Amino acid sequence: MTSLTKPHYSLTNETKAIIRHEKGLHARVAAMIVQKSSELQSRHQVALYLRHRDRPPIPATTLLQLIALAVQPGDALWVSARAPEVAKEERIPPSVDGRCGDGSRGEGTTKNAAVTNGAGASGSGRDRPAGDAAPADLAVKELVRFLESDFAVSDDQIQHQIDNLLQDSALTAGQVFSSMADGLIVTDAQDVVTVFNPAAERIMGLRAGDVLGRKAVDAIPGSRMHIVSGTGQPELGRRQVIGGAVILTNRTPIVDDGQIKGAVAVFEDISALEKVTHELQDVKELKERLQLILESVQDGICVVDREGRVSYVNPAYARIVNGRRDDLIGQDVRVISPKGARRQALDTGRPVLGHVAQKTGEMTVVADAYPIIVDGAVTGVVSIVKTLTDAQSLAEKLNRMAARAEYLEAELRRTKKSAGAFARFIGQSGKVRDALAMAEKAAEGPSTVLIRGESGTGKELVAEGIHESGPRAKGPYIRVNCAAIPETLLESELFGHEKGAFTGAIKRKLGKFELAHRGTLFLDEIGEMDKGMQAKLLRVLQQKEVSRVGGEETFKVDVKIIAATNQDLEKLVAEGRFREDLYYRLNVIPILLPPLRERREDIPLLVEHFLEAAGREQGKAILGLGSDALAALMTYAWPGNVRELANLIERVVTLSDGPWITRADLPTYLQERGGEEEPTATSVSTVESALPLHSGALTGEAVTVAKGKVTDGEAEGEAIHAPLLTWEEYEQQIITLALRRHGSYNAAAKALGLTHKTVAAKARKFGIEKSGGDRWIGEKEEGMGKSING
Ligand SMILES: Nc1ncnc2c1ncn2[C@@H]1O[C@H](COP(=O)(O)OP(=O)(O)OP(=O)(O)O)[C@@H](O)[C@H]1O
Repeated sequence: MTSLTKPHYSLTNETKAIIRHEKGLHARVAAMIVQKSSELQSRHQVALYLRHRDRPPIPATTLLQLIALAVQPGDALWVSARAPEVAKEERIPPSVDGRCGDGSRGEGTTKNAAVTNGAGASGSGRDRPAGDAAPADLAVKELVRFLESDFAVSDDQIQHQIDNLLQDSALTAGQVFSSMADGLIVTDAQDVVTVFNPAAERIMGLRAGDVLGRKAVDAIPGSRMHIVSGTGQPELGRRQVIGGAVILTNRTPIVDDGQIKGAVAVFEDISALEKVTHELQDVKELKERLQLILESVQDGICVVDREGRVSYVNPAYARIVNGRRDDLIGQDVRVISPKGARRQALDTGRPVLGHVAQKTGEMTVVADAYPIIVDGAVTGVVSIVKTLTDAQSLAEKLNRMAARAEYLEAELRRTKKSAGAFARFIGQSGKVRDALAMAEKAAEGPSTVLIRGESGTGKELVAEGIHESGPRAKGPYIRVNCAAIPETLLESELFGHEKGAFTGAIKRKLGKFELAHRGTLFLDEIGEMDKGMQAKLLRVLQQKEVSRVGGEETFKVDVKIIAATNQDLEKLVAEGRFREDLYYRLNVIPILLPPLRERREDIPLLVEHFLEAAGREQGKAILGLGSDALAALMTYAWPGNVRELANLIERVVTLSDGPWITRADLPTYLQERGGEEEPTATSVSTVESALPLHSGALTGEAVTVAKGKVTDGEAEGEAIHAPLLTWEEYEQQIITLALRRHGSYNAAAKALGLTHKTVAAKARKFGIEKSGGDRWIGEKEEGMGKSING
């Protein structure tokens, strides 16, 4: 570098010295130069410098730096000196080993210098007699001469000084190694460890005593010193994991006189750095994510620092207050909004919620301001701002929805009511009639009802009927399945909870009792409730008031309780699994729904009902069920009761291709039961061979027929005991069926073996007429349909 050959600092002209010593500047020679330079500096009151090649000049009294120059025989060293003024101002630089050119180790020569230079010798030449060389030049010249000498030491005293220098230097080096924060390992040409400093011990978890004197490759796990000293190639910035530590190492060969003398490794533990780097990365990602969220939310967000200056606003905030983000940031809320929510939160350290403020352009906003508290001190505020118009439009939307829900609820009640509250419960058997009569009575009063019956017998249907047909029909009907809700949640489900009542209770929740106020609460599967809850329920039933979990307030509730179970409650009471007092409290009006196998006569009605429903739902024109199929259904035990039957019919309708459901359409376990005869088009369509089991057989398109020829004794018995219609009723059904199937008086008459006139006369008599499309309707059909539904 050219700048180095012409240094910018004020030095005397450099003078070249060629090193002739056969070993160049090895340690002893370097020490002699330091000793000589010290003596010259002291004598001439100058600072001496040496430069090797294009490196910067170094003080001539620094032993380690001098050795590090690795000056070879024949190399040039450039010698220069700094003028005394400069030397005075900047002080003569001390040597690395703390030695200054003060002559402390060279009294004789110092004395000599005083004699040579005289008092106050000055490089400026101000007081020097004309013709005298400047002290700096003298010092340079003398040092050049010395550098070009053979460095023979004849003087014992000088030899002694050199030894001291070397000794001091070795001590200094040892001190430096020990106090280094980085690990240091030095090996010789045989890979034997010669230096292993305390930092290396700490980082590697090895003791110097166990490593020094041994081959590095054996003593240090993962050592590569032998490779570096073998190849002579440095390895710089290598990352290595040793034990749990991540280490960054520079390994360099030690080369002297072209020969590799070993290797040196300097390394640092960067585990903490890596950890911090990863954490920083995580924080960066988190920041990005939060930034994205903040930038995309619709609510305005404004952050204020501890001084009350706006430090961040999101785009929504800028939009809401109709300002530019750059203009808003830096504003002082104490000035622009001295009574605002942000200022209040900043001053008081408490959140300010629902603060309404007028912004520019007549915009009204609602703000929530939360103080940011760090270590008990308010360090800023976050405020969340919504326009009132947003809140208003939400409220309006809510009102509209509520009105709509109210309207739909009323409509639903009206439609349900018009069909009769228990109209959806199909069945005419004596047991069903008894149960429904009891249910109708139960609906009138406030008493608790307990509905019993196997699963799928329609308990919920009856509960709905009770609610809908009673005075509470306009109130809410709330169902709770006590078995489906974990015990731990049932209490808060029934009675509600306050915010923070337990972990996860992030907001207040109303309980089902409160929701059912002035209506009905249907507690399904009551037998599954655990005893702790039974006690709490009993208390509510007795006191008619509830309090939310975690709350102190109690509320009066006016709720009609309908409980249901398929369990043997008496047995549970006897076993101590159900509280007797609760049992009596619930069992005020008991209603027992019989299993389907105990009311088989209802099966055809139910089949017709479900066929019709499934056909309608699936858009299939299902005409009916073959007698053999029905026979199979009549003899089956129906462990799942009506639910099982409903599901079966739905499935069969889904899978069947034709308009008639035959035994072949049934699942195998049912095909093997009932009528033996495979149904044919004739067997199901020949009216004379079919025995309608109920008066509604022709009310829909679904015609349920069972052949008299039923092989299963039970089914046959059922068919025989089914209610008979009057002859006229049969006649009406036959004429209707024939007209529906054949479409005209002529064709129907032909099929029935009657005259056109007779069929037309009978149709007139029974009021059977074409109602639209090809459908024939008898005037008594509606009435007959009703009789099915009780
Ligand atoms: N008599 C019936 N008429 C019409 N549908 C019925 C009748 N009985 C039950 N169902 C129907 O059967 C299904 C089961 O009825 P529901 O849920 O009322 O029975 P459940 O006795 O309450 O049963 P679970 O004890 O399993 O809760 C429902 O789809 C219901 O509409």
